[in-house]
Amino acid sequence: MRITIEHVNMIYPTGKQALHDISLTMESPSLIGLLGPNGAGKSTLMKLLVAGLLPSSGDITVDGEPLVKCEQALKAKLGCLPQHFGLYDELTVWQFLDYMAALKGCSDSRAAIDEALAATGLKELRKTRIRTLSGGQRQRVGIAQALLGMPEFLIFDEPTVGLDPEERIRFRNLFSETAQNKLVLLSTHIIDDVQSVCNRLIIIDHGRILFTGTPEELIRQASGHVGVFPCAASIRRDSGLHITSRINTAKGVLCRGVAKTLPPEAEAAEPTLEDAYLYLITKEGQ
Ligand SMILES: Nc1ncnc2c1ncn2[C@@H]1O[C@H](COP(=O)(O)OP(=O)(O)OP(=O)(O)O)[C@@H](O)[C@H]1O
Repeated sequence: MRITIEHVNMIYPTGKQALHDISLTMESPSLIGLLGPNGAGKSTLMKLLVAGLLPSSGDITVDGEPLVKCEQALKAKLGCLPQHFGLYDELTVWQFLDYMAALKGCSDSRAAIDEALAATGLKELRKTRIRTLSGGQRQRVGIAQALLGMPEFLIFDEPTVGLDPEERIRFRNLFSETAQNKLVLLSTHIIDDVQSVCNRLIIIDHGRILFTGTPEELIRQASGHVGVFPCAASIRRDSGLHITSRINTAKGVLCRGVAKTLPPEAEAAEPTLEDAYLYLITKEGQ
């Protein structure tokens, strides 16, 4: 599957321009991390991709065909976990998935539900009413319904919200396995979720693409802009320095920070993906 977005603008009826001239290509198999601060335009972009919104201008094509013409065909191949996902509280997990499988038109709903329950570790909770589930368990049900029928194109908006660290690791592995032969788009604020599993990152801010490439390429861009220095170091006002952590050492408190120009006292440090993301976002914000 290949999705092409060309010069897409999205202006809401309020006049708010949420996306500015976005052009991108996404192709399976891949696991793409979509990152950006609050209000960057991530959900808007995902709504456009599932034809939940129409762009104000620009084109979106799926395997060369305009999305508006193949919307139904795309929906048959799509699994989606939106950010605000409503569950039917009075149904059991199984009943809910059965209902969702019917809406999706799964040909063998029993097998599809069993597979989704197994992938999300929900087998034991299949007879439990949704209203009695914890936040993390509800989120797993949301992920399970997206996986029903193992669609070719999966979109997850903040899928690990409410999951504990162990579950997050489990889902990271699940997304990575799922993406072996599919197109998976994962929107998140949690850098750890994309670290090591996503083969491509798309970073947007204020509705504009700031970066597309591999995590390694992003880290490379921050090389020489991450350092450790005494917290009292002389800091140039125009350096755009952002402190990422403070470390208590025998020599006093040291700061780790990212900046276009590091303080002269700074010792260069190896950037992490989080440093590189922060550097990109803050550099562009200046
Ligand atoms: N229905 C709407 N009408 C008007 N403006 C909207 C609407 N939905 C979103 N916006 C605005 O468009 C911009 C992008 O919003 P969007 O929800 O796409 O961002 P996001 O990156 O998903 O944010 P978050 O990470 O906080 O969910 C924001 O300024 C938001 O206020």
